[in-house]
This record gives sequence, C-alpha cells and structure tokens, in this order.
Amino acid sequence: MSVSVCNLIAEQLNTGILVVDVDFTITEWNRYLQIHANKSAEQVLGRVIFDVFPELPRKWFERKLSSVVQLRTTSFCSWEQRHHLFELPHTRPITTDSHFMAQNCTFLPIENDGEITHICILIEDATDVCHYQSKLNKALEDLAKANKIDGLTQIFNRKHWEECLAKEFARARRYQHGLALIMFDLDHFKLLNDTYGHQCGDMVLIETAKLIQSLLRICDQFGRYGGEEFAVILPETDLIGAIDVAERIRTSLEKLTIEYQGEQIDFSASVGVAMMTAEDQRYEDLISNADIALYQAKSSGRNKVCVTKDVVNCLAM
Ligand SMILES: Nc1nc2c(ncn2[C@@H]2O[C@H](COP(=O)(O)OP(=O)(O)OP(=O)(O)O)[C@@H](O)[C@H]2O)c(=O)[nH]1
Repeated sequence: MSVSVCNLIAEQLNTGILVVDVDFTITEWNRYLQIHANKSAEQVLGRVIFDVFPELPRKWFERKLSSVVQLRTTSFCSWEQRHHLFELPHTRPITTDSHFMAQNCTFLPIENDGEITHICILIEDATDVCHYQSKLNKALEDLAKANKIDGLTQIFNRKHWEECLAKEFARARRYQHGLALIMFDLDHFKLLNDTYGHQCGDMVLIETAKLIQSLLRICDQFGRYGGEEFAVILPETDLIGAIDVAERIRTSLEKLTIEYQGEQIDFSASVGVAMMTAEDQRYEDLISNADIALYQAKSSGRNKVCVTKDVVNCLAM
C-alpha cells in the first residue's frame, strides 16, 4: 500500500491519530482530531504537544513516551486507568459524569533507520463503554446491597445478619472471647397494625431500627430477624455489658413516641439476652437461647429484659 493510501485511511478512521517526535513536537494530526479537538492541522503541526494540550499530565506522559522509545514496545492507557488524557468533548447523546470523551490511548514506537524517532498515539473513544460499565457497576452495587439490607428498615436482613453471627461465633470460640446476643420483639404489634394500619406499623419498624442503630457501637451487628423481631450481635461483650445494652434498647423504645396521622403511637419491646457458653456448638444454639429468653420476657408480661442460660432472670419493670 502506498503512503498516500495509508494517509487516506488515516483520514477516514474513527480514531484520533497523532504523531510526535522524541521532542514531543506534533508531526501528524488526522481529520478525526481536527473535528474532535476543533483544531486544524495548521494550528498544531510543529507545536509541542504540551502547548496544544496543557491538560496533559506532563511527567506521566514524558515517562510513558520515554519507556516506549527505550523499550521499543507498544504501550497502552485505558479509560479505566485514566478516564482521558486529552480534553476532547464527547459527542454521544447520553448522560455521562464527565464533559470529556473517555479514551483508550495506544502509544506505538515508529522506527526509522533502526532508531525510534517518533511515537504514534491512537485515541479511541470509550465513552459508551465507560458509561455502560458505570451503570453495570452501580447495578452490581445495588444488587450486593439488596442481598444484605432489609428493604424496609435499611438494616441487615436475616440472611446477612446470620452470616455475620456465624463468623462472630467462630471467632469468639477460636479466641475464647465473650459473645452476647440480644433478640427483641415489639409487643402487641398485631394490635398496632390492626388499630392504626399496616403503614403505621411499617413506620414503627423503620423508627425502631433507626433509634436502636444509633444506640449501638460500630462493631455491633444489628439485623431484622423477622417481621417485628430484631437481633443484635455484641462481640467481645460480657453479661453485664449485654444487659446494659438490652435495658437501653427496652427503655429507649418505651420512651419513643411516634406521631402518625395526628395520633401519638407508644409501644414497647420484650428483650431476650443470651451469652455464648462452652456448650454452644453452633451459632444456632445462641439464637435458640436468646429466643427462649425473649419468650420468657413475653410470657412474664412483656416490656422486659430476660436473660437465659446461667442467669435465668427477668430484670425490668
Ligand atoms: N406493618 C408491618 N407489620 C408486620 C411486618 N412484618 C410482620 N408484621 C406483623 O407483625 C405482627 C406480629 O404479630 P404477632 O406475631 O402476633 O405478635 P404481636 O402482636 O407483636 O404479639 P406479641 O409478640 O406476643 O407481643 C403480625 O400482624 C404481622 O403481620 C411488616 O413488615 N410491617
């Protein structure tokens, strides 16, 4: 193929082609760049690339080109590494986060008489790929979140919370650390739903989750175990500490008043506390023990904290 045919092809390509010599002076500039950079060949040929594109990261760019010359190999910079090198506007009728075209840039060494005298830079528009990849990443993030978070209360769902408990249980057994579990259940929640409606019930669940989350330490793991039942894992916590947290949960819910359509809604919760013991072989044993304590709190009048295992006691009211 003759040189003029190659030039014709370069003019037709949907890729920016520019060539610089080893002093960074631009020696070739194709039609694609004339259009997208809005600069004619006369305006750029013979000029140093950093004067034409002052936005170029100069040090990085010089190192990149120097390695292409010294190693005599092609080098690449994808939009994932650097969104763009050249501030070229994108022309896609889609919304993107950037004003500029996302780019894949290839740096090709050009040899003359055994020496690398020039570097050809190919600039490909990756705006579409970048846009769809961002959307995909966001969808994956949302999916991962939905897999862990309860849609109503925005705390951990049961599946994820149990996974956390399984890990904490294994860690506590391995290092002989204390591990406490609190389960609490809103009292007469069916009556609340029946009296004020399901939406009011939902609001109570949301506000309960918000309030209790705010009482806990960062390492405590709080989840919605079922309908109106919640559970808190307290790592490295002894019985006194766990009872203290359980009391705080009970009293703060007792004090909480929620206003719904002009009505003042008061409610309470029954709380069960269990400590991991040497007999607990599986994390499910801990859940069963906390559930037994919760059942005791319910059956002995509600709005109470009960502790299972060694200390079988009802503590409040
Ligand atoms: N609003 C609302 N209600 C729910 C949700 N999940 C479960 N429930 C309701 O919670 C109620 C639980 O009722 P029960 O298990 O009888 O318990 P309770 O009325 O709280 O009685 P005690 O636990 O014995 O004090 C049921 O009416 C469920 O329909 C939810 O996401 N939103």
